[in-house]
Amino acid sequence: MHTVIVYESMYGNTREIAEAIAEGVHQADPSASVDCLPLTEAGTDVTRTADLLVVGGPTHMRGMSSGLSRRMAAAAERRKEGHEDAAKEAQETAEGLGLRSWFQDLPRTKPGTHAAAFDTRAGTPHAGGAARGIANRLSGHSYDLVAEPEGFIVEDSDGPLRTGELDRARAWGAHLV
Ligand SMILES: Cc1cc2nc3c(=O)[nH]c(=O)nc-3n(C[C@H](O)[C@H](O)[C@H](O)COP(=O)(O)O)c2cc1C
Repeated sequence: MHTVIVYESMYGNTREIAEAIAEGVHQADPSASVDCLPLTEAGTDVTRTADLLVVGGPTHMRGMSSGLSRRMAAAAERRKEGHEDAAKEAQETAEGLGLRSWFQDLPRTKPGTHAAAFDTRAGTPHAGGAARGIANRLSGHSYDLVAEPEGFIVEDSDGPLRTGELDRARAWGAHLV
């Protein structure tokens, strides 16, 4: 059983959730191999050997990020004092590919490959989520969704995650396998 987790993250919160999901998968199936990769390092060929593909990203403007929203996120970080390192990381992510482009390059999968989608989000009423759009794209590439799209809550745009969300992500990961 090989699991590949691919995530996009401007400020590190989605990365933390992705890593917790990886831990959950590993706890549920210690013999499983798990790769947890940022989008910037995950060519779409990493998915070819996956029995389970998990994809996640931050919610921007009620859905998946765009080039514009990533530039806005990087600019917001630059305006904060003492956030120079985080601003540099956000700028690099903003200049790279987003999930929308990554999905355009993703080949259709072989029948029976499992998948799941998640996002991080503010969690306020009507704030939307990216996970539904990610799930739709996975289905469009012939993946079999094994869970409802899931959102994990941040306290503020650049975090931190709400208390308990890492435990919830571990449990969610464990139930995917
Ligand atoms: C430009 C921008 C737009 C955002 N729009 C939304 C939104 O519509 N709904 C929401 O719940 N959160 C929104 N957020 C908050 C993000 O979801 C939050 O920054 C993200 O979960 C943090 O994940 P990351 O640290 O992995 O980037 C937005 C953040 C940015 C920077």
